[in-house]
Amino acid sequence: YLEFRAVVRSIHDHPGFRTLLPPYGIFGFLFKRPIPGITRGGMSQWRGKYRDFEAFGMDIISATSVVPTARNAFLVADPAAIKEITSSRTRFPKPVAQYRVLTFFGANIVTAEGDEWKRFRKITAPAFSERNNRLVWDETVKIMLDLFENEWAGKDTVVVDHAVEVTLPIALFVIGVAGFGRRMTWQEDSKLPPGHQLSFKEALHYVSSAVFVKLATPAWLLKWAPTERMRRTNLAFKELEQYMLEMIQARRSSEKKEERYDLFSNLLDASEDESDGQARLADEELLGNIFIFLLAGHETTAHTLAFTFGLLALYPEQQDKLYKHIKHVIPDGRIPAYEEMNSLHESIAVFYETLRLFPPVTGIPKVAAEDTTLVTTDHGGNKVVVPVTKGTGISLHVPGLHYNPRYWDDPYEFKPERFHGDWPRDAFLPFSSGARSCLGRRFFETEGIAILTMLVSRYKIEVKEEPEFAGETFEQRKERILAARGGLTLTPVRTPLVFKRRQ
Ligand code: HEM
Repeated sequence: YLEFRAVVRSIHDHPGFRTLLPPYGIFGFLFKRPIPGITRGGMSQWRGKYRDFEAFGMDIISATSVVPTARNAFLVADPAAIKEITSSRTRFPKPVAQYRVLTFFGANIVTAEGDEWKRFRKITAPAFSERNNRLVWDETVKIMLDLFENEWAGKDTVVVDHAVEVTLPIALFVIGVAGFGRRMTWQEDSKLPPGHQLSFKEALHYVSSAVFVKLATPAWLLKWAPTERMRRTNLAFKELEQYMLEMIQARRSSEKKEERYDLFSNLLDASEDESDGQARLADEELLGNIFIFLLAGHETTAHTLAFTFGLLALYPEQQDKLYKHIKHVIPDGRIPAYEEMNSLHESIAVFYETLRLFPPVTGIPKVAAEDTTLVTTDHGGNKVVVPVTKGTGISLHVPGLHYNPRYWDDPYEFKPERFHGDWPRDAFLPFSSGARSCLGRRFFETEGIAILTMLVSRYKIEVKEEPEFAGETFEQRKERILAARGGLTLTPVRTPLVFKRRQ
């Protein structure tokens, strides 16, 4: 108790939560709902959105917990403070220990800090080039045509129980080919390559949904695998590693050394560049970075697309507006060209509004590397200086920022038009910002616009009607279709949709 009082005093009793348990790790898993004084509950940032800041009267609040040791953290939804934090990487680095869950295959750009991160960023950033964007566009168009002409051939109506059934393979095929030169098609992917028990798609998907099982289970227990879940987890990790090693092997032994613009080529070149007697990327780092590109490159994208389709189905007038705009830019129904991407600004507005409402990464962690202060104003307009001691955790509270009514009118409403003209850029953080911001932002925007343009110009998206939900109100329907849960990134629970071919 004395320790707890001391840490609260060290932040001058800054307004905020005081709980026995922190809301993350095993505690977030065990306690999903808040219990006053005990826990804020798992996914608290997503559930609370801006409401917690409203309740405590300012946009930086504290969260002090007692177990396992008394410690403070700050939740930040103030754009100016966020800008200060994200632009001072040495003062507010990443707390790397929290990223252990992503290091199974080796250190990588997302989990590293300091000089190691600089080296990874220097090697990987040039891969996200204009040439790579063009490749992303062209390959995405091909994947969508393959979907329409083969998988959905002859069907005027396609019904899916969950939008992710469609968006996950699309996102995976795009990262497969534009990231790793590995072309997959809807048909081929159902055949297993020799020596494998899972398809590449299954292995990657299963690994991304089971990283927490892997983290929480000792290696010997996973190997022994007394439950089906453990058996599959163990198998998926082994299979994915085998797939990645095969990809490296195939590219290294390939006779044809052609000029390639996929992300993998850069990583591979870096692992082979021994001009100074030392490879810039060690083999384990190569695997670690391949894994993180595969993961970062498909999960966020697949989930964002699913929420986008759900929103467009719920708001047919917005879908109509988007359709008309696409038809205006590409009137003759031909395949859109990469050069036209910037004219498709209605599509980007739809994505940004989806990302504002459903940010895949709801909390971006940082840590104070020194004793310092942050400044905010309370809701009465008074300046508040927040003392931040060395080692204090900081969470950039993305839903708090995205639903902050000071910057967004009607924050709960789906209004893509708010992204036309001037909009509050500092109050929009789905890709983080500063030196550690998302390297794949343009990659995502390119594939996303190509997918949305191709799909909406040919199909109308509707909510699947199910008899058990016949009497629900619009609000209930919206809550059901857009329900989200935790995971590595914010995950749609079930988005049942119908795609109807336009005449
Ligand atoms: C909707 C799509 C996406 C969203 C919302 C998103 C969001 C983010 C966020 C919030 C971060 C910072 C994470 C942190 O600080 O821990 C990040 C980092 C990163 N993202 Fe993305 N991402 C998306 C798509 C992609 C794609 C498609 C790729 C690759 C093809 C990618 C590659 C990366 C990489 C490599 C980093 C680490 C950058 C660094 O630390 O230097 N992301 N992303």
